Amino acid sequence: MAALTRLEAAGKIMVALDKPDAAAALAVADQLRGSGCWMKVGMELFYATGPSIVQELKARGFRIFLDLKMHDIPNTVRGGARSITRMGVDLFNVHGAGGIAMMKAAAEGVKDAVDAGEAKQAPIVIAVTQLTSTSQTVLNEEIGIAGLVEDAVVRYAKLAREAGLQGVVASPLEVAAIKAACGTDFVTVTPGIRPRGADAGDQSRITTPHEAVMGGTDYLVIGRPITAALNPSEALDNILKEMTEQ
Ligand SMILES: O=c1ccn([C@@H]2O[C@H](COP(=O)(O)O)[C@@H](O)[C@H]2O)c(=O)[nH]1
Repeated sequence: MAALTRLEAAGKIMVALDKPDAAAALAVADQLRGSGCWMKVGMELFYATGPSIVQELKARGFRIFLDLKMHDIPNTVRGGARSITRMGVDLFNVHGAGGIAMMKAAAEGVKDAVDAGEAKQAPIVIAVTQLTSTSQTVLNEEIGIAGLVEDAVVRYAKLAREAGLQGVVASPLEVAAIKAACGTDFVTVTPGIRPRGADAGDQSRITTPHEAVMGGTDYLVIGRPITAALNPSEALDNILKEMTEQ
């Protein structure tokens, strides 16, 4: 595999802005402005600010992954997807555990918004598989799902593809199996990234940025290793170095 350029590597990073309010989030975003990376808005930030944070980040030139992991009956998810599409995000997710009808409803909600002229672009829609904080032991002994984590993840990925979604959230450890089952164009968005020597924290299925790139992931979701660093811009630089080395 040819080495990534710095710009290509930056375009693969989605910075998880898990902050309690807009001021804290924008303080980090402003330090990363112009880098080419995406911003991921999750529950903590979105529930505090509402859609205005999406507009603030878009105005700064970032592409946005809205990570709200919708999981509800199909009719509710369809309406939610339509509202999210109106916000102009680039990518959002639903939970794969909602099944094919729910995931199809998300795709229909996007189409509703685009057909009604409420949005200029159709965002990419992906499904969450098994959270990267879930270990093999927790899956088997606590949640009560038998078999390998990788098999459960691939099963969700196949359901998502059947429902017409464009990809999944999974650990970088499962990317090869997902691509083998669903095709190389099926998008993989992977949290569970820890630079060399960083604390895993509550994540279980992790790799370094270099390993994730070598494993063929499309996007690396990285939060605390950047956002909790004293200098987020320097932390991003170090990660880009890891990603671009052969
Ligand atoms: O399976 C999943 C799905 C989503 N996430 C989210 O990614 C980031 C990871 O942040 P770190 O600080 O790098 O651990 C966070 O926003 C999660 O909500 C995930 O980790 N795993």
